[in-house]
Amino acid sequence: MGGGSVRVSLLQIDVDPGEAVDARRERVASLVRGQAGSDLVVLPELWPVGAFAADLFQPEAEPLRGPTAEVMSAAALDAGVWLHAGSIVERAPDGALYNTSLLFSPDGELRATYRKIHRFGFDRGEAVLMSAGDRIVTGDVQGVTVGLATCYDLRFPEQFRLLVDAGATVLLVPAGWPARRREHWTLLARARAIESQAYVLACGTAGTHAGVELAGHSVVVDPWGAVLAEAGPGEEVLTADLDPGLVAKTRADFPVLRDRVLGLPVPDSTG
Ligand SMILES: NC(=O)CCC(=O)C(=O)O
Repeated sequence: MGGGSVRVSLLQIDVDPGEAVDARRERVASLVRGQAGSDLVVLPELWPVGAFAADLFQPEAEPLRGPTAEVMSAAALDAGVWLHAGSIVERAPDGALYNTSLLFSPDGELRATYRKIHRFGFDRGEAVLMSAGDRIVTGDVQGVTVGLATCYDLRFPEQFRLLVDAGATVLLVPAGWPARRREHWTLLARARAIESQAYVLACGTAGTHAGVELAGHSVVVDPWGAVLAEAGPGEEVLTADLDPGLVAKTRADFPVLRDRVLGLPVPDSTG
């Protein structure tokens, strides 16, 4: 991925509660296999169960190298692509649940895992059923440093600053974002791209599950904040070509990251 243009495919999956989890895994694996020729394929957050299907989190939780990882590893190998397989409900060895995303290389190896740091739901759903990750994670995709974040993380710019500091030039954001906050989704994806001067690949789900209509509208945003490709509301494969040199060029031509002021003192609330 270090040389010429990089073809990315975002698979915006319709999470239909009428489809069994195993059947969806097989269906998504064939979609991934159909992306041979892409360099990097990205799936959404918690597509096996649905990001809002809290009732399924316990029963469908799986170990890191469980059924989803097995099927996705084989699909990445067959297609010969880098695969960000979205996220799964991970059951850790101590029994805790995490919203964990998985990055596979074209030889089917699990190269990076990221446990979602900011859990959504306030006092319900993921926020109470899952544990929080506590590590900033990047991966090396053939010489390109990708930064991993998941859905609600998009609202926390400080996490993206840390990813930029860790060298990320492409930010991968699988999501299950509701239709009623679709404007936030698109705006935040563009904001994170502009402030990070990095590509943002934001891949959401489609359909309705657990009474929540999902936004779809996955987007690929360039380091200037321009939307290169945007999906509609339904299941769709969204493809775009990235220029790996554009991040360095944008940062050199308009060097705002150089002007950051760090370590300012916080005012004393006692006045
Ligand atoms: N799955 C999520 O993290 C949903 C986030 C969301 O709905 C929001 O930030 O708004």
